[in-house]
Amino acid sequence: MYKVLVSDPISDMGIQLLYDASDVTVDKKPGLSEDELVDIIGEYDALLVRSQTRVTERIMEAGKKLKVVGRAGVGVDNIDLPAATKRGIIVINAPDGNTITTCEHTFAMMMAVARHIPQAYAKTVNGVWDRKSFLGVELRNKVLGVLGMGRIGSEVAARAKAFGMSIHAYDPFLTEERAEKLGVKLGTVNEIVANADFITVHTPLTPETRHMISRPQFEIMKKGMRIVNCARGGIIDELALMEAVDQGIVAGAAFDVFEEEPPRPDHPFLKHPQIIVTPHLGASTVEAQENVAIDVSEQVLLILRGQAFKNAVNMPPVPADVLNKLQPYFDLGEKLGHFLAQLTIGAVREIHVNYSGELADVDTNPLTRYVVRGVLSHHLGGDVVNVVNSMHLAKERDVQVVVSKTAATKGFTNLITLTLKSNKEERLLAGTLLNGYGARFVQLDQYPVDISPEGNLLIISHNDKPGIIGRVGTLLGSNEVNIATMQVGRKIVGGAAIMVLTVDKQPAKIVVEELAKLPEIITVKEITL
Ligand SMILES: NC(=O)C1=CN([C@@H]2O[C@H](COP(=O)(O)OP(=O)(O)OC[C@H]3O[C@@H](n4cnc5c(N)ncnc54)[C@H](O)[C@@H]3O)[C@@H](O)[C@H]2O)C=CC1
Ligand SMILES: O=C(O)CCC(=O)C(=O)O
Repeated sequence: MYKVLVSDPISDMGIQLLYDASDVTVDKKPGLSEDELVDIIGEYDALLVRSQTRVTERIMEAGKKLKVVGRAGVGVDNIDLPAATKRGIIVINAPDGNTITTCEHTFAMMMAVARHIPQAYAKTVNGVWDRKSFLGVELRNKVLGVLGMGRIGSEVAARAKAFGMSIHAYDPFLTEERAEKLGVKLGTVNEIVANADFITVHTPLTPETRHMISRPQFEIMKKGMRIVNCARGGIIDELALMEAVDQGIVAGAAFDVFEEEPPRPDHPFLKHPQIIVTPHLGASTVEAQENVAIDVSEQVLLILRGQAFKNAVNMPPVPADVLNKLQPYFDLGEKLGHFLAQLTIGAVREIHVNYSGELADVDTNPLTRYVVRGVLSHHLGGDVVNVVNSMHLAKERDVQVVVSKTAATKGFTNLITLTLKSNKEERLLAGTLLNGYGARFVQLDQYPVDISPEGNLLIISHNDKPGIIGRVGTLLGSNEVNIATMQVGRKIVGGAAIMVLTVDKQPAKIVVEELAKLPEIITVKEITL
């Protein structure tokens, strides 16, 4: 039974999927302190948060069973990603579910700041009928500067066009062609801030975007411009903004997010008549909260059940078409690694993976993570190594991972060839997916084989001499070990040979030792997949 802790207010409708799952129990405990979370997190397999819970290294350290942290929303700046990656904890978010909602909030803020709606409301409900103080401006024919043209920025730009605004935009990934398609004018940050009547920011908070709008930018702005931040506190320098408002450069500002949340009661924004604020409400609609909770619950379930998932933040994203092509190979890749690591003597120093046939043209990085996971999990443990941290753990241990691709497939439509180089030896194992038959290992070192990669296997290297098969069969049989399949491979008659047995149960250690003592047998290795 998997245990999921929900530590922020997350839509019940959205996490219904988790309540309904027979292999999951859900505890809702919003508002816990870091210490309280550290005390209880040890019993949970998954943690679901919004933006309030700060998922710190201490919490992850205490979360010995924690496999996944799910963020019901976009920004993961409340989660210590390097700490998660180091521990193999998958961090996922729900990037699509709140896009429209946050875009609409941005628009609401832009219109509210253009027409002084909160200030006018406050006076009116207090009995003051003041029609002089609140002269607004139209959006039509104004220049809107959009910094960050991802999901939300692009939606804001589309709506602003309908309002008759002209959009000037900057995003490091925005090409001339896409800008043209979206009907926006591409510019640098400084060009945009110098020309805009309104500016809205929609980037993540990164070292590069922190204070991307600060004193130098305010100094070149048009007098009387208006500015909106519904992305992350700190993208706009709050102190520099206050100065710009007081100097009359900024006529109005609308902030949903703050450098420190919640802001202190004496934060200057909270009292300023030209600044309107909301308490990080960008994503707060029924629809968005349901969407993100559903998205994140679906992914958490897949991860807990060991199935393929998307939206991992601490792994490179995999496009759906690539994922569809690779997914069938994940198990084969991991088993190749797990098998060969068990067979290889000594400390593995290099992992070489060659992809050929239909795999040669695909981005195989996600698959390599599975192969490396298979190799490392033999020594480090399957619960320690996962596809999030496998490459990180290999690097940390100075294990080199080398990937190559070739067209030649030795007659198979696809082939993964894994070579492990240790300080003692070099071993090779190749596997394929056979249409209709599933995964097969087809080459072990220099020997062609046909091994179904599952169960208990005995790999016996021996000299190709008459009577060996009989002696092995007799010894195993007399010890109640039933042989399910047996294969023998050799390169030349009378030379070195290999025998691969699938047995119904693991033989006792003593039986393996007896096998190794039989004449002409060189080594016996047990492998479990
Ligand atoms: N107020 C709220 O409740 C919410 C806030 N957000 C925040 O809104 C922001 C945008 O979210 P999405 O559009 O979903 O993310 P996104 O990832 O789709 O878009 C972000 C864009 O920013 C661009 N970018 C990165 N560095 C930049 C730079 N130096 N200059 C210009 N552009 C840069 C990226 O290339 C990307 O296209 C995020 O910070 C997110 O956390 C999102 C949802 C709700
Ligand atoms: O969960 C929330 O309400 C905050 C949403 C947010 O800031 C995000 O998704 O990045």
